[in-house]
Amino acid sequence: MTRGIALVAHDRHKQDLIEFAQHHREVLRGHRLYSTGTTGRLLIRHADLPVTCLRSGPHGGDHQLGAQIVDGDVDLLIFFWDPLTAQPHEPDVRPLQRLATLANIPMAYNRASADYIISSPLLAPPSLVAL
Ligand SMILES: O=C(CO)COP(=O)(O)O
Repeated sequence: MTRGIALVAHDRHKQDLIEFAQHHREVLRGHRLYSTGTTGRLLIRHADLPVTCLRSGPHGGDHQLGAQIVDGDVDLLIFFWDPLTAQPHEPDVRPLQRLATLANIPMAYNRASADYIISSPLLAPPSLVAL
């Protein structure tokens, strides 16, 4: 079943997300992918993934993703946020995390969690699921 997956990273963790996306490219390609603007463009260029790019996070992209979660279009949030750097758009980041929690969708805020979740049989492409 195709899912909506949001992929987002703050600047210091964009490289981590690119490496995650490259590693799990085949699984990710089987789903609808959404990203905030800068993250999405990097994933298209460096992981060759068909990502729908929203606005940049500090310019409303986090809110757009939050709305998609509310609408049921996004089923999984992978968000490598940066706990060591103050973000000027912190007031935008919190609602995204809050709405994802409220909607009870899986969330991965670091690489280890993302690796666990993306390995779920629920996300495997049909060709990889044993019949
Ligand atoms: O800041 C972000 C999420 O809060 C990410 O936004 P960008 O992908 O546009 O850098």
